[in-house]
Amino acid sequence: MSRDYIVVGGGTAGCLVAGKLAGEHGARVLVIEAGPSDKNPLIRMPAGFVKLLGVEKYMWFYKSVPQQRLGGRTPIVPQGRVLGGGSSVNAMVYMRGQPADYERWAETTGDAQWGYESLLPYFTGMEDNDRLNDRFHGVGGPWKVSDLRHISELSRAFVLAAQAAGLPHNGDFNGVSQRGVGAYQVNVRDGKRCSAVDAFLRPAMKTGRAEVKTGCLVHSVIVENGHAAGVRYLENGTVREARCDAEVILAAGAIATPKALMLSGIGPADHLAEHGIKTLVDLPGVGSNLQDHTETPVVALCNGPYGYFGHDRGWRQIRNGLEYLLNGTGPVTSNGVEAGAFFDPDDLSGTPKIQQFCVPSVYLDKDHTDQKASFGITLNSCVARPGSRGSIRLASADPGEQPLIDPNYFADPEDLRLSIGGVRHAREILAQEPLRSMIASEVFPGPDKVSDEDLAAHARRFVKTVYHPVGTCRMGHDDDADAVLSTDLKVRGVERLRVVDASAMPSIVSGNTNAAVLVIADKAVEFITGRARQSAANPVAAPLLQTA
Ligand SMILES: Cc1cc2nc3c(=O)[nH]c(=O)nc-3n(C[C@H](O)[C@H](O)[C@H](O)COP(=O)(O)OP(=O)(O)OC[C@H]3O[C@@H](n4cnc5c(N)ncnc54)[C@H](O)[C@@H]3O)c2cc1C
Repeated sequence: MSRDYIVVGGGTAGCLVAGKLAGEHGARVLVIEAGPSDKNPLIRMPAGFVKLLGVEKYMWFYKSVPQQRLGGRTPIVPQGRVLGGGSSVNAMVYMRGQPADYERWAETTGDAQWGYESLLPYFTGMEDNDRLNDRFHGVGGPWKVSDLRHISELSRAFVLAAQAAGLPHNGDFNGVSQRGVGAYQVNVRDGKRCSAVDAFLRPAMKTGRAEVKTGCLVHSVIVENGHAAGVRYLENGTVREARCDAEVILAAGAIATPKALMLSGIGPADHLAEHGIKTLVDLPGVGSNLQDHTETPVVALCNGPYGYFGHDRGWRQIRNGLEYLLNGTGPVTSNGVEAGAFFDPDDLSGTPKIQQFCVPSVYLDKDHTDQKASFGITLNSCVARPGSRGSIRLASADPGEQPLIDPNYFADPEDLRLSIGGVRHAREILAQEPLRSMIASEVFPGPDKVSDEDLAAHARRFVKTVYHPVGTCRMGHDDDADAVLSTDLKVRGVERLRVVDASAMPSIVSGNTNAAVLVIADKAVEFITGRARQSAANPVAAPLLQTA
């Protein structure tokens, strides 16, 4: 069948790009996704997120190489492996980061259209917010943003206690200022997850112009006469080819996209030679500049049945399930990460450097299953703009093999120092009412761990990914030798090939990454078609400037 575009990876970015190209622009698009379809009802249920995190069918469990500064630990970096990608399995927290993050993009790329003021209409234009409609927010768009229908008493107590510990209440982390504490807004509507499939791809599939192949692993891009002509992919044990007339768009995420480029002969020539891959384009930046958010927990047990422990078993499960089915309300509508805070641990009035997540249960990585399950709370301190930089490299020329992922956690000592500051402030919050009266004891790091050395050892042992790898095919200006993409997301040195996903970010944003990926994809549609975005929403004009 002839088609205009092939989109590799049906994740957050892939769904938006494919949906808009086929829907609004009348193009014929093939999406090739390695994972299965998104039919599982757990994907729709917000609380299903926690269950899906452990399911191999829907997740890539990428294992990092031994981490030098974590005592040789090899933390897993889970990523979505299903139609919708991260947007089908993530925690649904709607967060953009700080305006300065995007100003940094504009500065490093030399392209003002990546600045926050230029991108704001893209955020608001796709948005359908159920509470906010102002300069920073829109209504009527396909991307649903809502207040949570159910918030546990532990999360409420966290929000109150954090105010007592010195943070202002913030009702909109994507508005005038990011600083403060409050409940998150989430990509949920009527108690159901809104994924990029729901918002962008499924409507376009009804036109018949968007074809979706699931369960097909793309191996490499077919490059002929200097341009991308299609892809090679594995379907039911057979390697096949798919071709297109206009462009190949790589949207396999920040780990798989650089891998696919390198397997296609596009990457650092010396590294490709190590694996016997012929270099078509020597692009040293492919796979470099890996950035990820990390979080360090403080875990405390409760002195009563607070939070969500046991809510997925026995009579509680039956009660919650019935409430959800009958009313669309209750704990099943919770994403399990209901509230959070943004602050600078060195100066609570300063620009936030930590995003803190309040999880109303004991929430630790797979590596730490020895902790007995019980009623508890976890305050995770995430370094908002980590300085550490890692890499993605090929383990071999075999497309079936996972790449070597080196997030290089804590390579920048400032990341460790800020993590320790986050842990100390989490303790401050736990010590304030009304949270204090709900806490029995701190289990990690443990009350006897007070020195910087103790807390550093705790961070090295427990630090984990926040699932936000970005930056591995970053865009940049023409004189930037390590930039993989031009600022319209074209791969340098190959015609008709773009990267449209989290890999394109020059630097990570100060918050969850999904919304930033969506605006990258929305911009990409403009670049690809040469036509301006169709605005769904009508943001209210007001001369307010967002600060941090
Ligand atoms: C568990 C988890 C929780 C998160 N929580 C939040 C949150 O609360 N809020 C937020 O804003 N962000 C969150 N994120 C991050 C956010 O979801 C990601 O930043 C976003 O999904 C990245 O989009 P992407 O398009 O770059 O890649 P993805 O959405 O990961 O999509 C890539 C797709 O490509 C497919 N693929 C990979 N390799 C191949 C191949 N070779 N061939 C074909 N297909 C391939 C994958 O299966 C996947 O479907 C979370 C992520 C995870 C994993």
